[in-house]
Amino acid sequence: MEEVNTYLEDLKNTIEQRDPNQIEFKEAAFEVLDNLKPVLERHPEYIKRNILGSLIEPERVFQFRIPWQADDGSFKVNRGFRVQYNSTIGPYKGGLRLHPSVNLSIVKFLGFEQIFKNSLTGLPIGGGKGGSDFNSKGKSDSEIMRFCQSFMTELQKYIGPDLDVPAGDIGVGGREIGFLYGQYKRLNGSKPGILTGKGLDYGGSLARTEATGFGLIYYLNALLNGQSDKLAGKKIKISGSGNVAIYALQKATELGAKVVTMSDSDGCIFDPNGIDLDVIKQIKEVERGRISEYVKRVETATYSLDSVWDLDINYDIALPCATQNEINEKQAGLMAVNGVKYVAEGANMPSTPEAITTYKKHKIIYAPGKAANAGGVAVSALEMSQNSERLAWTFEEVDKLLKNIMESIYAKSAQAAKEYDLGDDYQAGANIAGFEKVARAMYQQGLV
Ligand SMILES: NC(=O)C1=CN([C@@H]2O[C@H](COP(=O)(O)OP(=O)(O)OC[C@H]3O[C@@H](n4cnc5c(N)ncnc54)[C@H](OP(=O)(O)O)[C@@H]3O)[C@@H](O)[C@H]2O)C=CC1
Ligand SMILES: O=C(O)CCC(=O)C(=O)O
Repeated sequence: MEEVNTYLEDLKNTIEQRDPNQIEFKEAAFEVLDNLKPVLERHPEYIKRNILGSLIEPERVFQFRIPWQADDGSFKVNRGFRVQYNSTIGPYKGGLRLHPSVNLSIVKFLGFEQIFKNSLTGLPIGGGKGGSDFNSKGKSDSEIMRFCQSFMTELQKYIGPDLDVPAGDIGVGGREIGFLYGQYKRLNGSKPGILTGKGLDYGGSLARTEATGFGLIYYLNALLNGQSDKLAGKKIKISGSGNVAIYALQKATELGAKVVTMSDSDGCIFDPNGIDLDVIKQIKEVERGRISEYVKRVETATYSLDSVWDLDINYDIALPCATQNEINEKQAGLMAVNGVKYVAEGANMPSTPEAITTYKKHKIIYAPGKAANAGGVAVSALEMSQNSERLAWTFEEVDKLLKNIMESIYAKSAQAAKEYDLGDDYQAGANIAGFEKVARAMYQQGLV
């Protein structure tokens, strides 16, 4: 017991000394370290072999410059990253994020979380992540293309179908993946397995676009069943209005729930009748417009500049689907007052540590992103399988596998929580279940 505490404190001190300013990475790493205490008590061999010392340090980090030219002829330079975090159970796998906030801390936190998420899917994929501080807002398609071409000109040196397979994340959807793939192909020839989230005409998988949002709702459904509860009739708040949020809205609505909010980085909408999926898809996917447009088209809706999490209305389920640390302690407290019973994260690490403590204090059941949003990467791994066998599976086949994977992630997290006597702590359950597979594999592979 004392040995475990000392080991964990030493690891935290190492992180503090090496990366004192990496706020997001420290948040992600400390959460996992705290949750793994009971596992280390049962497995002193992991301490002896210093498995966690290896796990917290990325295997490899690339940082590079991305020069590109704007439409007005000016020359721009952005910063690019790829963190190859852990390849113990398979090639590095994880998205690319384009957002002005991207820095090494954010890419490392995302890559670290990806190790456990990818392990939970049960598929042979390791953890990685990348991105750039490029701001897509207001850029023309030609500017996006030139940026993506320059990004891939450097990134292609480090990736490969059996080495590292990037995909989308914030700011990277079908358009960007197309430009990235096109540039990869010009430099290296056709190799569909190099990226996932590709268009259906050149090696993409059906259901990848829907996968993270649908998967979130499949996980939520399994969680509710486990509580002898059901989704039909529930009132839901969603934040964000991007890929994850839109397909969570679609599946939740199909299963009889009512989603009453969505947002973007400018503000949020509240529609007591339930958000209209077709209107949202038209604004966000076709026009690439702002969420405020919605109230011009739907009479019952209102728009405000607040965060979704500050709207004081009664509801049952919170699905944060925008970005990290979007819910603070006060907003989590408001959830308790508003009668929320469940929080399931579509985004990566959207709840601050204080918010999570508040959920637990008020017995709000909490499903962490690394379990609840694993559907996207799971279908990415299925896209890799289809590329390898030169086949394209039907939507129904992929969707069925996705549902099974999400139900198994819930079951594994619940089983780990039960095994370690942690009640409904699905956060610790997910961290433990994700870790155990990677730790066993690292142990078997010797000094890593
Ligand atoms: N796409 C995927 O397959 C997966 C994504 N995720 C996670 O889900 C989350 C959303 O990703 P995704 O839907 O793909 O991204 P998108 O770029 O499609 O959408 C992001 C949405 O979140 C909003 N948003 C982003 N950053 C901020 C911010 N700093 N403050 C307020 N709103 C913000 C955006 O608003 P605006 O347009 O104004 O910027 C937009 O509505 C991220 O945490 C991502 O890591 C997790 C697993 C897989
Ligand atoms: O599909 C993928 O490879 C990655 C998805 C992703 O970035 C994530 O799970 O956060």
